[in-house]
Amino acid sequence: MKLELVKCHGSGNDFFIIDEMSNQYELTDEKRAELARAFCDRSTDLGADGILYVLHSDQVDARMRVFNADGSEASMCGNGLRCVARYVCEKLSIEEATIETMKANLHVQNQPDIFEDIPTYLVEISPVSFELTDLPLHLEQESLVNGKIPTLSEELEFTALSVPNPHLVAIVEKEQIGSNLQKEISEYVNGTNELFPDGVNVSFVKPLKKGHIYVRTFERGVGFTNACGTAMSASSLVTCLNGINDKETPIEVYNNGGKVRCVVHEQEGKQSIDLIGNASYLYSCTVDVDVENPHTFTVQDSNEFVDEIMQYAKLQKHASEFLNESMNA
Ligand SMILES: N[C@@H](CCC[C@H](N)C(=O)O)C(=O)O
Repeated sequence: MKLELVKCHGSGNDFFIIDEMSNQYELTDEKRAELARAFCDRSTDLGADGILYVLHSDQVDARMRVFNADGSEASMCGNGLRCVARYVCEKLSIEEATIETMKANLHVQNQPDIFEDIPTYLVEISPVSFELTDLPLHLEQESLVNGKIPTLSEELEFTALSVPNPHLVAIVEKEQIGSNLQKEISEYVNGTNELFPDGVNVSFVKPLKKGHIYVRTFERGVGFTNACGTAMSASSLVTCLNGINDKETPIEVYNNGGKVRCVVHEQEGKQSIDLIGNASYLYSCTVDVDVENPHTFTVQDSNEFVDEIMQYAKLQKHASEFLNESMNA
């Protein structure tokens, strides 16, 4: 069978979009998971952090399903939703839309460019919960805000929250960013363990200056990625809870793939986050794949988005210069 792919990224967190809204591919969930494992494999001609399936929605403009590189399905993906937002808005010639995701219908909107000539979208990150049963995290308490988990670390304080995919966030010093600690903790909580039976996305956050943070994330189902949109949103919220940043005020979030902007909202005790950043295309192609054995495929008619790639490199340079200066200040 032939599948049309668009390779896209949000802050270097890269995905394939497969449009099941306009094409009758008739994929089963088993096939979607197998395609994710096959196409995301970086030792092939493709390679990515996940696949974003765009489907018809009975309720709103479109539906997004996210499959991680290991074939597991995630309830949400912030960087991916920005790419799907662009794809759907351009396809329907609209400026804003509502996208159905596993746990919520979310508002998305085209925005002024975050950096010169960078297609930019705002996506709603919601619902937020601090209840441990929502992650799940098995501890004898209802929530964990700046609390210790001695099995993981004697020193670090963690906050656990779902947005609605599960996140474990620690505010750390510069030395801890570069250490092996995050890898060890992340591999433990994403292996067979009694704390997080479904695994968790693990973020280390380094405040840079007021309104500016750096976030590095080990993603469930993937490993370290350049950036994770839901993690940057969850981390921004955690810095507001700690008085490091302010709600209703933009927070510039630097990552290994660039930067985004987050605005934390709270209304009637309920939090949500606006995640604003690039929705960039890298190339489109056709993949001829044997669906019975998806690891056998050939990539055809590949077309690069050369101007977008060049423009994004400028944003990346700007972000990494700022990050280097701030880390060494
Ligand atoms: N990179 C994504 C999150 C993708 C899902 C995550 N790995 C999970 O399993 O929860 C983002 O930008 O939010």
